[in-house]
Amino acid sequence: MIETDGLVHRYGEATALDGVSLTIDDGEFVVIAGANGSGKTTLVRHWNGLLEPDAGAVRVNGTRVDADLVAARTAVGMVFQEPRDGFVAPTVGEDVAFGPENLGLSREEIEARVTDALAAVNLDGRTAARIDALSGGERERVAIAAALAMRPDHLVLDEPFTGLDAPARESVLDRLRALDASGTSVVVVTHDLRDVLAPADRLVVLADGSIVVDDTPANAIERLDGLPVERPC
Ligand SMILES: Nc1ncnc2c1ncn2[C@@H]1O[C@H](COP(=O)(O)OP(=O)(O)OP(=O)(O)O)[C@@H](O)[C@H]1O
Repeated sequence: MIETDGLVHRYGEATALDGVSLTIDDGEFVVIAGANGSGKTTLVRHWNGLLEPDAGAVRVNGTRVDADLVAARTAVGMVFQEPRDGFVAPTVGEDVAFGPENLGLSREEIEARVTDALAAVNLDGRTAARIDALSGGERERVAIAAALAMRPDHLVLDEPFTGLDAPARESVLDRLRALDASGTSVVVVTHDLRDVLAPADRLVVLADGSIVVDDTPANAIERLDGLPVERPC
């Protein structure tokens, strides 16, 4: 479970999150939407301790993030918006293997996870490819595979569909649905609500650092008029 309680975040004088309370239950699929600058990325960056609250608290699986950063980062897998420059190795296979290697898993288990994660993003057999030779969309898929290979309790993806073509998008969505069905919580931050609402349990909309809608997709859709969120077509 990810619990966000009265979270305030300021950048200098500007308030990016103004007392946000939101709980993501185990196994939930939650979509977070909102206009540019509404605070979506700031919110999710708190979930694995990349930012410190000015007020309020964040707990992951019952433990405050600031009390155990390693536990939070193991439990919450994050995939950030393109461009991603956080690749840790020159090739696809090495990059995706890096996280599982740090968990001290057996070579067999690491290879199985890398193979499985790359298949999930339609990059089967590309382990030897150099990351600096990939397209933006392929890099995004490597980033998603690296997060999948960690098998986190909660997977958070910030604008994961940017740069993905239709087959890659469909493949990633299929995988997210399967993960969710297997008990992993999935949180997708996106401007693009196409397809992603079907598997979602909830749609949360942020505006100016506050939650303005938090409801089932069917109910939330009725309340999007006048909000800076595009309706799915
Ligand atoms: N590092 C920073 N320094 C100063 N202000 C920042 C910083 N990061 C974000 N902000 C500001 O905080 C507010 C919230 O930004 P945030 O990136 O969380 O919004 P967002 O909803 O994710 O936007 P987008 O959809 O454009 O990614 C915005 O006004 C933004 O300009």
